[in-house]
Amino acid sequence: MDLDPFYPIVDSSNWIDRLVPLGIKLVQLRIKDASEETLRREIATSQATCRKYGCQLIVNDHWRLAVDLGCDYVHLGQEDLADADLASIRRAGLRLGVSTHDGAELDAALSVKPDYVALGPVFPTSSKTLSWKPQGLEKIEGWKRKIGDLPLVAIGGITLERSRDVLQSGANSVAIISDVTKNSTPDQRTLDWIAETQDWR
Ligand SMILES: Cc1ncc(COP(=O)(O)OP(=O)(O)O)c(N)n1
Ligand SMILES: Cc1ncsc1CCOP(=O)(O)O
Ligand SMILES: [Mg+2]
Repeated sequence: MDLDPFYPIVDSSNWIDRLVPLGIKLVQLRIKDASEETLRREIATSQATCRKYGCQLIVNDHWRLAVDLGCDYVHLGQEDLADADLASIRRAGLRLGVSTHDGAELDAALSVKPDYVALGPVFPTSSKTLSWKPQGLEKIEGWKRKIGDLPLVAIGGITLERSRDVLQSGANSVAIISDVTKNSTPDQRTLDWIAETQDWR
């Protein structure tokens, strides 16, 4: 299944309830530092909303809960991958997206047969502290040449105004946090993103 070209990442089911009805078809729930009880409730609520609106939900990090709650997609970074039980993830029928930053990480990601590979940060970002320098648009082109038909997600510092360049460089989907959630009008910004990425849908 193809990934939608617009891939917003949010940190609560409240955001999902607010933005998904606007027409988002792919969203990541990325919650850090919450109790298991809260996580369980947040994932289940997000799942219900996404099902209702035909939106693909991807759960960041919390693969055990994703398995338990019958989710169908998780995103794992390289450290998450090292701790994860891939056999149980696959047994549960979960699809898997994996973060990459350099060639060694890309090899590690490809070895687990992911459903997409993410590359970042494309541009400077203030949403996550990273030791990696911005990768630039050329790296997207190179990654796409290496992975062929496997979907490529670009992330990090991407704005609506930069989205066309990112997609034209070979990304299949653009993952963003702050360009929507820190915008003064997140709902309108979401609608603008959906319109701007229409040619890639
Ligand atoms: C689409 C996408 N790409 C990269 C990440 C980052 O994952 P990770 O490196 O595990 O860092 P955290 O997001 O868990 O802090 C992502 N979440 N989504
Ligand atoms: C989670 C993550 N992983 C790499 S960059 C990033 C943050 C992206 O956020 P923003 O779109 O605000 O730069
Ligand atoms: Mg992670």
